[in-house]
Amino acid sequence: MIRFIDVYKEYDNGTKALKGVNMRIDDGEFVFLVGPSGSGKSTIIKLITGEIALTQGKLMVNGYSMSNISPKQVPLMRRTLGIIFQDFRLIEKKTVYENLSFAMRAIGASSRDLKRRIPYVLQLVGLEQKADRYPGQLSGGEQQRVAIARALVNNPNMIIADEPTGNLDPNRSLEIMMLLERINELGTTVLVVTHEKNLVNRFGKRVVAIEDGRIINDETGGYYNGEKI
Ligand SMILES: Nc1ncnc2c1ncn2[C@@H]1O[C@H](COP(=O)(O)OP(=O)(O)OP(=O)(O)O)[C@@H](O)[C@H]1O
Repeated sequence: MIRFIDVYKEYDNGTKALKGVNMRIDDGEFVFLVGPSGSGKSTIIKLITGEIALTQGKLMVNGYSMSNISPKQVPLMRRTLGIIFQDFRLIEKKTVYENLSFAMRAIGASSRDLKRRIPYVLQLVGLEQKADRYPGQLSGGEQQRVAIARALVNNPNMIIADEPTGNLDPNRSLEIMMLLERINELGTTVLVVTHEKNLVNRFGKRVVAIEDGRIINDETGGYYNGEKI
């Protein structure tokens, strides 16, 4: 569960990026976070992942209080999150299978765990036939599916996708969003930052809209730049 309670973020140069954000995302939800460039979306994501610290307020991330989390606890908190970026961020010199095994080894998984989990997630994202390919031998949509598999492989509580379809054409974008929807249906909480109005409006999910550091709308089945926002 994610809970922002009156969160303010001011960067070192004085930019007030968040001005009193209140938001709660319960386990099992699917949420789109939308808003214009510079409105504070990445700031929200970076606060959740612990990349930056908040200035004022309270933020709970899957049971961890981000205002007084100890350095030792940060890796444990991060394990509850799977993160996906616009530019995939795969290791080019490793195969699909190796990208996933590397992520699992990093948290101390055994060979037995790898053999059980990796085929399952590859099948979930529809890439079981491409385990031995290198990222450069895959299409953009396939690379993003590898990134999703990697985010899922350690069984996080929540997937955070920051503009996951920004580098993809509309059909591939729809496939990726449908895959995230399926992953959500299997029980993982999903938070998607996106500019893709057509996709957001097509899915009828909860839409949190942010503008100038404040949440201006939050409703299920909300529209992005439609009549409701
Ligand atoms: N490291 C930083 N130092 C100073 N100001 C920053 C920093 N990062 C972001 N900002 C500012 O904070 C505000 C919110 O930025 P943020 O990156 O959260 O927006 P965003 O909604 O993610 O935008 P985009 O859609 O363009 O990625 C902007 O005014 C931005 O210029």
